[in-house]
Amino acid sequence: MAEPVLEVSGLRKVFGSQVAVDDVSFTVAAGGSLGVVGESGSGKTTTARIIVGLDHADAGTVRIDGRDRDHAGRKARGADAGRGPSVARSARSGRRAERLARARQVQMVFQDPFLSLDPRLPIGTALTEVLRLHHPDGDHPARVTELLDQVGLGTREATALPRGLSGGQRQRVAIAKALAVEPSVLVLDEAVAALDVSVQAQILNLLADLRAELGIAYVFITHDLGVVRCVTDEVVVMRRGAIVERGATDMVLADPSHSYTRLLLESVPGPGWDPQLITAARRALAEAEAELTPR
Ligand SMILES: Nc1ncnc2c1ncn2[C@@H]1O[C@H](COP(=O)(O)OP(=O)(O)OP(=O)(O)O)[C@@H](O)[C@H]1O
Repeated sequence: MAEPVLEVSGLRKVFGSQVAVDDVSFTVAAGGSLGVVGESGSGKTTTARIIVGLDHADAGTVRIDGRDRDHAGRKARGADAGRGPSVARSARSGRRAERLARARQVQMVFQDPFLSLDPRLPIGTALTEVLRLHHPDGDHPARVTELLDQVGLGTREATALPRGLSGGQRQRVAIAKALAVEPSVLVLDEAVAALDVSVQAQILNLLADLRAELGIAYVFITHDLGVVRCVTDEVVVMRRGAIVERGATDMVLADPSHSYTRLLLESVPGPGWDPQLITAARRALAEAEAELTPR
């Protein structure tokens, strides 16, 4: 078994009276792929945001490449409190270095690629900016060509603005931007949910190829067990902030032990399903879920 590249332990996050994440722990092996599934509101995105540092946990730890994700930041902030301006300046540059170091550990791809793309920047320029920030000494034009090639894009796309690309192409660019940083872990939050089914399949194939080629580890946040089946080795199922089931993806999907996972599985559309049936199945799932919930 490969060393874990990501170790999430005892994460907890509360918003007001809502426990969004409740004692969540899992590991992802180097080059591994973990699916985090659950219906809307089960705490998936909050878990992802804590892993990438967009949110802080109330309790628990995230270790990437054996390093505690929050430790350096907390230590710097605590030690610098109430000191003079030069210490504050050096603390700021320390925090910047820390942010860059974190970015090189983990990157995130969102459902809506517009969030990570500047509408005014041609794609090639956007990629060059990332390279200048994270890898200032490299051969940037060659690397931009290589990155575009890795995600199945070419010179036409390099000069295009984000609005000149299709949804699938924009998501390829978002993936290229994340890869440009060369992170150990890529967190993908509903990264194919907004795409047509055929484009979804292309992006999932691309992600599978990139993992094999680069050895990057994935955390796939999704409500869609079909996606999990395609691109993950292991899966955790979240419900109401907590993990209710975990295991090898094929085992969990073939023989789920928790009633909630069985409900999720029943809502996965198969061949020949039409959108109305899918909507009806989702409604039935919500009703069944409400029945499972203790009053
Ligand atoms: N910033 C916030 N302020 C208040 N409550 C929040 C905030 N973020 C999340 N929550 C609540 O925490 C719970 C978990 O939300 P989260 O977005 O993590 O779930 P999710 O499984 O990712 O759902 P979805 O698939 O709809 O994004 C929900 O009840 C949500 O309303």
